[in-house]
Amino acid sequence: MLSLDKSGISQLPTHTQNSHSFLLSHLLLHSLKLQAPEASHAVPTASTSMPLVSPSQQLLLPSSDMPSSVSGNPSASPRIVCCSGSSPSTVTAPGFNGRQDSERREIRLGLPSNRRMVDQTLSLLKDCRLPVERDSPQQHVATIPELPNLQVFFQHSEEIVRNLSSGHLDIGIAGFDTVSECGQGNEDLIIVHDALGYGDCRLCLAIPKTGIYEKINSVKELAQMSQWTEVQPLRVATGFEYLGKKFMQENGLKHVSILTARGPLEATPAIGTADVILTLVSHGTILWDNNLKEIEGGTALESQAVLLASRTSLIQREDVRDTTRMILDKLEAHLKGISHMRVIAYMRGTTVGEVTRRILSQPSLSILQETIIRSVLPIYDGDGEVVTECYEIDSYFPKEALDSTMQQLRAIGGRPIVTAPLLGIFDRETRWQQLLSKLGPQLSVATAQVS
Ligand SMILES: Nc1ncnc2c1ncn2[C@@H]1O[C@H](COP(=O)(O)OP(=O)(O)OP(=O)(O)O)[C@@H](O)[C@H]1O
Ligand SMILES: O=P(O)(O)OC[C@H]1O[C@H](OP(=O)(O)OP(=O)(O)O)[C@H](O)[C@@H]1O
Repeated sequence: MLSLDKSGISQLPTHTQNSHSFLLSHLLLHSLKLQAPEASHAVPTASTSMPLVSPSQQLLLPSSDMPSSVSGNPSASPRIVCCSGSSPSTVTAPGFNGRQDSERREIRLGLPSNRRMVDQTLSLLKDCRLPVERDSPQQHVATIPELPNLQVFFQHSEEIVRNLSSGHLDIGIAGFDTVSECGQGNEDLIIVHDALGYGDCRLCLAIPKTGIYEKINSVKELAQMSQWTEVQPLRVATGFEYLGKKFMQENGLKHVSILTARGPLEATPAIGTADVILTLVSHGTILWDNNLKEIEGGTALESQAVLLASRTSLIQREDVRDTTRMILDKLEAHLKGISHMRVIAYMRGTTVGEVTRRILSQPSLSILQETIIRSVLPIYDGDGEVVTECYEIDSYFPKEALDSTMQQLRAIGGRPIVTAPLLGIFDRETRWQQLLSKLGPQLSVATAQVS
């Protein structure tokens, strides 16, 4: 935000201040900080607040926001459908009162061992200065030296969701797809960060390209086909029984038989064991190569890796709260850092207000965040009189806006313009605050009992 008070540069993040003053110490004659939210001078910034669960992920909102089960009858005790094996087994999670290891002292973090997730999970934590240490990739128990009281367990995503629900893990990472499928109905599972930036895929319905499906291009058209009857339902092969049923129901597909299956499903229509499949896709090439196509309205869920925690652990254990907060803070700082770029632009001007107005005149520059404008160098005429000043604009912006930002800074006289990558942006702890307010009443009761 921008304003015209002269209170120094204390609001810049520390690391930014240090590198900045080092870089420009020989130029700094006087500086003006622009930060108070004075409406007429404020450069609008992109919102930094994110919902705890993104709109596309409303499905999994914990507690009272939880949707009813497919049958429309949420059971009193949380139930988790475990989607392993050809027919899913159903277990009842112990839930809030059924924890089996309440005497445990260490904090447990579950990391996905899935082939597609493990490497990116480890690199993300390393980039956040939370490297996982283990003697070999085969070791399933590890540590993070920065978090001394924490034990890491490598497990399959489904196990992580299940163990968080039962209290055997406190914190975890898993794909949102697995959380939605295996954690449905469990109020003890909380999504702490809903977009860790990897493991992107979508759960989508794919149908054969040819035969009776040749002219079918949408779920609506599929639902209207006369072939599907009570006696001969549409057979859907999927590893996602709960989400599959829910999706079919929501899309008016009445005569459906969900066939739970594991592994590559693409061959099932060709073999004849299923008519269509509901599967995870990222590129779509495997579908295409197997004579299958996606159809309009066929995406049941968008997914990526998410950070999870056990509600019970967060409520009952201060050390779990502290560690979750630290992990969340580092993740948010890193993810925001890598998606933004720092910019320092220099331009001539007469006053901070005049430079501010020039910036405000450019619509694309509204994405500049936490902007500071200061005079760094007076420019003299031949008589030694100050005729104008050089101003420095120090800010950051989303990387994808690089071209428009450079164009518009140039258009208002910015030169040179220096850009630099950011390792982290430690901003307001919005997600943490949202999490605390979700835990709110239960947390107050628990902390009051302890004291
Ligand atoms: N194209 C994709 N297909 C399947 N899963 C994907 C895809 N892209 C990302 N993912 C994420 O990866 C997770 C599955 O990973 P992976 O396929 O390695 O598991 P797996 O086959 O069950 O395990 P493994 O192969 O290690 O036994 C999914 O739950 C999802 O969150
Ligand atoms: O979008 P694409 O890149 O084309 O990939 C999609 C395929 O990837 C997954 O299988 P995977 O290769 O992980 O094997 P698996 O099902 O045995 O885990 C998924 O089940 C699809 O078959």
